[in-house]
Amino acid sequence: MRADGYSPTSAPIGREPWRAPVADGPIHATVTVPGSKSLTNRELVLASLADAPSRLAAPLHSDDSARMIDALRALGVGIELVPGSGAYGDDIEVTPVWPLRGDTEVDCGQAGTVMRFVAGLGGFSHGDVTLTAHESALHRPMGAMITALRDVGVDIDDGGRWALPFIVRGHGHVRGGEVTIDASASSQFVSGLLLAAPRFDVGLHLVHEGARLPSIPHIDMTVETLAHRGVHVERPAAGEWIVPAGPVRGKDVAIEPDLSNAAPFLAAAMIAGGSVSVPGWPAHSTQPGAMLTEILTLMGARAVRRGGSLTITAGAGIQGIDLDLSAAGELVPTIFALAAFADAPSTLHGIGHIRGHETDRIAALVAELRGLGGEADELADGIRIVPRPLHGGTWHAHHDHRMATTGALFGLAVPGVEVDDIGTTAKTMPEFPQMWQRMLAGEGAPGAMSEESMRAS
Ligand SMILES: O=C(O)C1=C[C@@H](OP(=O)(O)O)[C@@H](O)[C@H](O)C1
Ligand SMILES: C=C(OP(=O)(O)O)C(=O)O
Repeated sequence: MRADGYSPTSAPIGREPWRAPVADGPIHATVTVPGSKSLTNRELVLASLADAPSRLAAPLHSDDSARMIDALRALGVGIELVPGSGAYGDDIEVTPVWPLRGDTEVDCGQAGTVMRFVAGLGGFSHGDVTLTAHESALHRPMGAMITALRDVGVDIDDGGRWALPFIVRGHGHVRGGEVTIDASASSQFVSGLLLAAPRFDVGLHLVHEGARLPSIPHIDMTVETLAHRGVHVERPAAGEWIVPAGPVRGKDVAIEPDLSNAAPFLAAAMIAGGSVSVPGWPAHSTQPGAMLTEILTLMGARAVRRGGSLTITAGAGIQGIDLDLSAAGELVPTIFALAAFADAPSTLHGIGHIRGHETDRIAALVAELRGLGGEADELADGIRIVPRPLHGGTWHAHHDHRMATTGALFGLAVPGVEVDDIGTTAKTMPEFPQMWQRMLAGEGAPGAMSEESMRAS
């Protein structure tokens, strides 16, 4: 452990250079995407706080979900992988425990959901819970979350840093009550508090006061997953939530495919031509990726949902767009790539908070596009993109899975693009390089491939 308390227990993210394949013609493929990161990690947390065991069907298996599973196991929760029918590996059975175990260390890796959702749970344990993260994630905002957790009675020793790593000194319960938070930096502060709130002694009355509230669909997702387990969150006004203390029900749940991870595949059809279908596209979803049908249509594609699949078909060209993406910051890297191939300049705004994601995504996207000869400018809360002819070069992933998949999109139409580290996609989609190759080969869904054959391919 270093003098500041940081112990780098996460495996270093290795450099895995990858020559992005060029599309040699229109794509026609069906791509089955793995389970939603956001739903998997919420359901893991809620199942751990529940009054009975739960089973998660078709969950995500990636670095972010592995970090969550490890964190909850470290707190004493029983988590087993059991054979399931999902295309991407086992189901998960969760057996809750109460009180949670302390005197342990949790490595959040790069996962925002782990650092923001698990910090409060440490308060339910008897003993110290040390939260660390991968070196590349120590910059991620935690200050307002630490303040709010202290306000509801969680004892945190952060050495005055207002950031990871820190120690939660668990006393077996958390008081709860009224608290105001500025969640401008991340909606996950709100979600983390709401998820833990039913187990607070007196529940929670949370008010957001700040310049903006990003990623509102993700907060709606939190409220919906709580409701499904019998916890009804009142919303008296925008930016205000009341959670009663009470039981969280054990439930079997099916995890939706990750619609944000579907984004680069759907966008590929618009850049290379042709059409890409994603099966299992929900009719209703709180995932921000649900906005893709509208956004991609605005940019010139045809979107059809039939038989549970969404099909995106390229139009005559890609249209430039002026878009507020505050609700769907996760989609920015993909929409940025589309905008670079559009027929007119685009502006993406309302996204200042994505400077605090895996990397400063506004700065990284602008720098990498310029590296390929393109034109883009950083705005205070967004990006302006001016389409230009591009040339090959190294696309740096900046430790960021969505930067890596964006490099792959550029490579479809620009020969000689090399992504410096495709391994970063392991954060939410370890199968990405194989899935991309199969899409380009025009293959259908991976169907019932076993986890072993996915890994071997
Ligand atoms: O709650 C969640 O599952 C998430 C919320 C969003 O975070 P921010 O509000 O920090 O953007 C999103 O970007 C992240 O990928 C997942
Ligand atoms: C911002 C993201 O991740 P996290 O859940 O770590 O915040 C993301 O996946 O785009």
